[in-house]
Amino acid sequence: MSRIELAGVRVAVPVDADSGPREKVVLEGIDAVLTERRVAVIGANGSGKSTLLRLLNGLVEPSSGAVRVDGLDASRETRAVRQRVGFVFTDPLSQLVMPTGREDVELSLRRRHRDRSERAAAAQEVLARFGLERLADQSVYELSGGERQLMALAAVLAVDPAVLVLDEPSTLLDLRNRELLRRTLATLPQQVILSTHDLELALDAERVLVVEAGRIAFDGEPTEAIGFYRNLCGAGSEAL
Ligand SMILES: Nc1ncnc2c1ncn2[C@@H]1O[C@H](COP(=O)(O)OP(=O)(O)OP(=O)(O)O)[C@@H](O)[C@H]1O
Repeated sequence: MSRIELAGVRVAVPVDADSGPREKVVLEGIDAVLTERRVAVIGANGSGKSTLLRLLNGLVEPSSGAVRVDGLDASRETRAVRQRVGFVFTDPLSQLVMPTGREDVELSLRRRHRDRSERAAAAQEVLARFGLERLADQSVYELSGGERQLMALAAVLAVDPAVLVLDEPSTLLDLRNRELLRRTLATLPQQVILSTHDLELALDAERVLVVEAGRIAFDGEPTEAIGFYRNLCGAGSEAL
């Protein structure tokens, strides 16, 4: 597994304000070393989960502190870090830039396979692995939200990153596709770090971070983390 280290991380963003503070603190005091195979990040809307994940491949830079992936600085050695860390966005249309899923998977593979026919064969193999061949030549705009999300996941996995970061991957999925996603994640050899409001998905993790108001409020075993989060939300700790 990779060693992902967040050391003294603070993220503050400028805000337009004539009076009052000119920056908003999104994350503060983030210290964690992630080496587990499955890590989930849970927390309320706006608590800072997406920002935390975006730090991991340099999509967001810390205002202070550092993020390192296997010793590589995510802000300064972004290219090398992005080769290790694949990122799947919540909204697949932020990611799928080509007209069809097949072209998108081929685009992901352009560095790995310079030869066109080799690239096409590799793309076909990836699409088949995810049961997406049937949808591969349709416009991405004609796919359902869930189908698009699976296509975006396939396009990222095509290049076999060591670490897969997923920002709320099950949001658009129906029950069947959510189960397909859970099974897919369970069998992937990659280290997986995901944010989710789906507490069942969080239960599959080995370690769960609960983010509250920009800080890691709890870090530990899934059942305890979910109990902590439920108490935080005032929901008690009844069954899921
Ligand atoms: N670039 C930015 N400029 C201004 N505010 C930002 C920026 N990035 C994040 N924020 C704010 O920081 C807070 C945390 O955002 P983030 O998207 O990380 O939350 P989240 O926990 O992923 O939320 P959700 O569960 O709703 O997706 C929010 O209040 C958000 O509006």
